[in-house]
Amino acid sequence: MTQKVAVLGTGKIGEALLSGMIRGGWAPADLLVTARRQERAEELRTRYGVTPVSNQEAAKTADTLILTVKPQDMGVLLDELAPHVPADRLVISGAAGIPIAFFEDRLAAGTPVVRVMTNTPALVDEAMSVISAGSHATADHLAHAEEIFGAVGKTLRVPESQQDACTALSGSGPAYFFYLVEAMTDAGILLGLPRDKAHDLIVQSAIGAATMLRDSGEHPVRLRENVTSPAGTTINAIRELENHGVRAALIAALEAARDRSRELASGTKD
Ligand SMILES: NC(=O)C1=CN([C@@H]2O[C@H](COP(=O)(O)OP(=O)(O)OC[C@H]3O[C@@H](n4cnc5c(N)ncnc54)[C@H](OP(=O)(O)O)[C@@H]3O)[C@@H](O)[C@H]2O)C=CC1
Ligand SMILES: O=C(O)[C@@H]1CCC=N1
Repeated sequence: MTQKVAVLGTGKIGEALLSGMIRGGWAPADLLVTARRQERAEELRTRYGVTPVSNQEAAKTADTLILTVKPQDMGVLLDELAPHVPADRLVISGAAGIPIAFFEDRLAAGTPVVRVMTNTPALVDEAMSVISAGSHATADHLAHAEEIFGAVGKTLRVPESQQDACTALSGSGPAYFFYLVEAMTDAGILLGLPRDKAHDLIVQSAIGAATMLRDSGEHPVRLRENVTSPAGTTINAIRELENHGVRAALIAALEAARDRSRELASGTKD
C-alpha cells in the first residue's frame, strides 16, 4: 500500500525536505502539505505538484506526519491535530528544542514520535539530520524517518539527551559558516579586493577546505598545520584569531545556542 507523507507547516525547512523527497523519487501524489496561508499552499501546489490540505485532513489521511512549524507554534498545531491523529500514525517533529514528551503527552497514547534536527543544506542534498526515537517508535519507524531525511543528506541516530547540543552544532551550524564567509569577505574589502572577487576566493576556499575535511581522512589540526608555514603568513593570522579569543567565542556561541534550544522546550517561549 502506498504510504502518504504530510509536511505540516511547510516553510523553509518543510519545503527543503519536500523538494528533496521529490528529487529522491517520492511521487508528488503521495505527498500532502499544509500551510497557514492559502497563497503559500497554492505556491507549493504549483511548484511541486503536491496536494495542499488542512492540518486535520493531513492528520486523518497521511501515514506519516512531519511537523515543521516554529517551536513557538507547535502547541497550537498539536491542539488542532491531536483529536484527529490515529495512534498508529508516525509523527516526526523537525522543531528545535521541543522534547518528544511534549508530543507524547498531547497525542493519543502509544503514538510513535521521532524527533529530527536537520539543517538548510537539505536544499542541496547535503543536510545533516540527527534522529531520536520516542518511547513508542520502533526500529521500522526510525528506518522510515531515516529514509525520508536520507533523501536530503546524511542521518545520524542520537539519544534525545543530545538533541539540544546537535541543534547548536549542525542545526544552526550552516549559519556560522555563512557568517565566517561574510566576515572574511569584509576582510577582503579592507585589503582592497572587489567584493565579488573576495566572495569567490573565500567561497572556493571554503569548498576546498570542506571537501578535504570530508575526504582526506586527516585531522583538522593536521590540515591547518599543513597551511601554516614557519615564519609565514598564516601563523600571523592564527595569532590574531587567538588574541581575539575566536576559539573561546565559538565555544561560548554554541553553548548559547544549546541553552536556547533547551529554553524552547516549553513550545511557548518567544
Ligand atoms: N531554518 C533552519 O535552519 C532550521 C529550522 N529548523 C526547525 O524547523 C522548523 C521550521 O523552521 P523554518 O522552516 O525556518 O520556519 P518557517 O517559518 O519558514 O516555517 C514554518 C511554517 O509553518 C507555518 N505554520 C505555522 N503555524 C502553522 C499552522 N498551524 N498550520 C500550518 N502551517 C503553519 C508558517 O506559516 P507562515 O508562513 O504563515 O508563518 C511557516 O510557513 C522550526 O521548528 C525550526 O526549529 C530545524 C533545523 C534548521
Ligand atoms: O535558529 C533556529 O532556531 C533554527 C533551529 C536550528 C537552526 N535554525
